[in-house]
Amino acid sequence: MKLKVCGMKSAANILEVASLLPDYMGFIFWEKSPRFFSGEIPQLPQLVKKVGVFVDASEAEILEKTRRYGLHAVQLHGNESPEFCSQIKKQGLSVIKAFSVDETFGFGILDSYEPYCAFFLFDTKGKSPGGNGIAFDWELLRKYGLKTPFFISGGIGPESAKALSNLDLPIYAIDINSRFEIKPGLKDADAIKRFKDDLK
Ligand SMILES: O=C(O)c1ccccc1N[C@@H]1O[C@H](COP(=O)(O)O)[C@@H](O)[C@H]1O
Repeated sequence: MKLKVCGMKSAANILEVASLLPDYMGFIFWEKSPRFFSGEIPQLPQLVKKVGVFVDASEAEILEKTRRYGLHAVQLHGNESPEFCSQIKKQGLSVIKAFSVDETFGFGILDSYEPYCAFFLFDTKGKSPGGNGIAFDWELLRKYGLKTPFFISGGIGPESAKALSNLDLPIYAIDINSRFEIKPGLKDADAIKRFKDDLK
């Protein structure tokens, strides 16, 4: 399973976490987040892909941030439509479309997104569009029947590695964020290292 560490902020912490070689590192470009990123991203190891996280941002903003930061993929974490995802894909970008899941989530909505998304990401439905720190019932993902690979996120913590490894679901990647923080945006590299080792 691949690993994404999201919500990075300071250069020193970015480099510390990048040295663990997560597959993806996420930078949040939503101003209301305590993890809002506005600095410079230091040079990362080539194996670590940079993901920009956006919430109902304009196409122009997504393109500007993609070019400025050399993003490898964009995670659309708001109410972006399939048409919007299509526009972003046409610009040559890899789209990770996030969906907020609870027991009422209708997986049928994904059909219209599938042609335009490289990945889906399933997060917990909560007060904020993301970063709520609460897990959803992963058993709900048994209703997922499409081919697009997916990330699982939402309240994944240090204790979740064993359960996720034993889950008989085709998870492409695990996305960790607020449950691995010393304070918003500052990640606990030791806890991430232990989690990464436990996932194997
Ligand atoms: O972390 C945030 O502040 C955030 C804000 C707006 C959109 C997405 C955000 N983070 C993403 O939320 C999920 C779940 O995070 P958590 O583990 O529950 O803290 C994760 O994919 C982050 O990329």
